[in-house]
Amino acid sequence: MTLVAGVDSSTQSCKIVIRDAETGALVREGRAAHPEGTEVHPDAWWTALNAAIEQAGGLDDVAALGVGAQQHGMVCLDEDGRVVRPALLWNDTRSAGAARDLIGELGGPEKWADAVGSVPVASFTVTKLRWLAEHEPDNAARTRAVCLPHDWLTWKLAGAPGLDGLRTDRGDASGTGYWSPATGAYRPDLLELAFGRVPVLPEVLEPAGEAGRHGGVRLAAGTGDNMAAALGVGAQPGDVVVSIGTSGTAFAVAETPSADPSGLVAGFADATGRYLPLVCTLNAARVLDAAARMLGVSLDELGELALAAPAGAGGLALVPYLEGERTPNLPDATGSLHGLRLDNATPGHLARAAIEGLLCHLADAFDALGLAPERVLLIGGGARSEAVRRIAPTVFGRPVVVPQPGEYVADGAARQAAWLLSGTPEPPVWTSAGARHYEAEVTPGVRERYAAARDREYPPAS
Ligand SMILES: Nc1ncnc2c1ncn2[C@@H]1O[C@H](COP(=O)(O)OP(=O)(O)O)[C@@H](O)[C@H]1O
Ligand SMILES: O=C(CO)[C@@H](O)[C@H](O)COP(=O)(O)O
Repeated sequence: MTLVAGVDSSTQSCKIVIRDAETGALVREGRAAHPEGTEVHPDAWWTALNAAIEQAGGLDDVAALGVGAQQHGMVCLDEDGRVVRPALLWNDTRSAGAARDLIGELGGPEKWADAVGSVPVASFTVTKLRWLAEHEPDNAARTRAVCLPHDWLTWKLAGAPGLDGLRTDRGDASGTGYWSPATGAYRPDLLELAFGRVPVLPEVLEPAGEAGRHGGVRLAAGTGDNMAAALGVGAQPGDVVVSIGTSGTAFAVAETPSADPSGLVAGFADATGRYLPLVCTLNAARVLDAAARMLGVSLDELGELALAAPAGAGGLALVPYLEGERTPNLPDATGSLHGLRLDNATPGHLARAAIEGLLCHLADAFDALGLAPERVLLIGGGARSEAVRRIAPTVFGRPVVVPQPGEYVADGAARQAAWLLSGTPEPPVWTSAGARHYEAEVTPGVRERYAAARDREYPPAS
């Protein structure tokens, strides 16, 4: 049996799966936690990756490995390949002002959408580089190369072979704000604009390209976590995927590049040579963590409380902007609870309002894609909750399919590794079993009450 490994180095943890390259059958797995915070030293990811690999029984019998990781994080390296400062992650909002400045300096959001398929917000690497140049000029001056979390981990696995050994892929490159999915090329002019000069950048590999070797293990190109998830669930044009991880994302595989000047939809590339229009929220699964903490219950108990409460939470509406928000672009926003009365002031109503509020927020993201699929594929840590799965169709207004529970990002990275081995034009097909289907009537008034609460706090820009 030939084995492949897939890594998901996401915001909260590192997971690895080891699978049969031919059938996709799971053989072993491991995981380790990442530190809290929106600024993390990449060494912590390396430590977690090695712990996860050890827990999964090592890589001695593995033929190829792919790394999927959180998108956008800014990893700066000096001329000797040392990390200059802790990485600023996708959910660090300190570069929101830099994003506004850069949009103005290029001549408006349309110019950015035309140039790179996306209008930058604080998440995008290009805005973090501007922040670094302005606020930490010494660190900026020491920076010789800039790469992303998956690029850096792949490079470390390859033995850190010098700055010109850095590799990335189309998917992750498309989240930098200085690589164009439409042309497949870097935009050095945008780096000049943001950073004042062009540092060394990773070479962008083809989807089934090889990034190097880790001993006898061939290293796949790797990709961003959302692109890996799309590959992991086998998303095809026509499918819409909603992921409830630390971030909330709604995305679809597309045959042509997109460019949304409103900035709601990021026009990313995917991991198969296609495109991945995507809407991303800062707030998702951690809304469940926060609600459980407020109620002093476990995540399972939160779900039980919510399912026992009336649909619509007796008019209670929670707007879940707990970490600020990215879509809509409100980096300084806070969350809020509306419609509180004596009769709905119960743990069950609050649990239900938290789940419905989170799902209404994701439904807004989903709507922004402008697609009308027959069903939604629901994935990510939050989709492990039976309550989330059962309430989702009552908010989304369409059936929800939860693929066989698994580590979809790591699975996609493993499938990419199998693709590297097969050398076929398309990734190998792995049959997955056991998807669960959820259907339910829409709960009247939930989205309307949520929208009223949301707009009362943060009126939409006219
Ligand atoms: N059984 C569960 N019920 C509800 N939420 C869960 C459950 N298991 C995990 N989660 C949620 O999953 C989140 C982590 O999701 P994950 O997709 O692994 O995040 P990331 O990939 O961003 O690190 C946690 O914040 C937690 O709230
Ligand atoms: O910024 C984005 C997408 O643009 C996020 O989706 C990150 O890629 C982090 O993902 P998770 O850790 O939440 O999976």
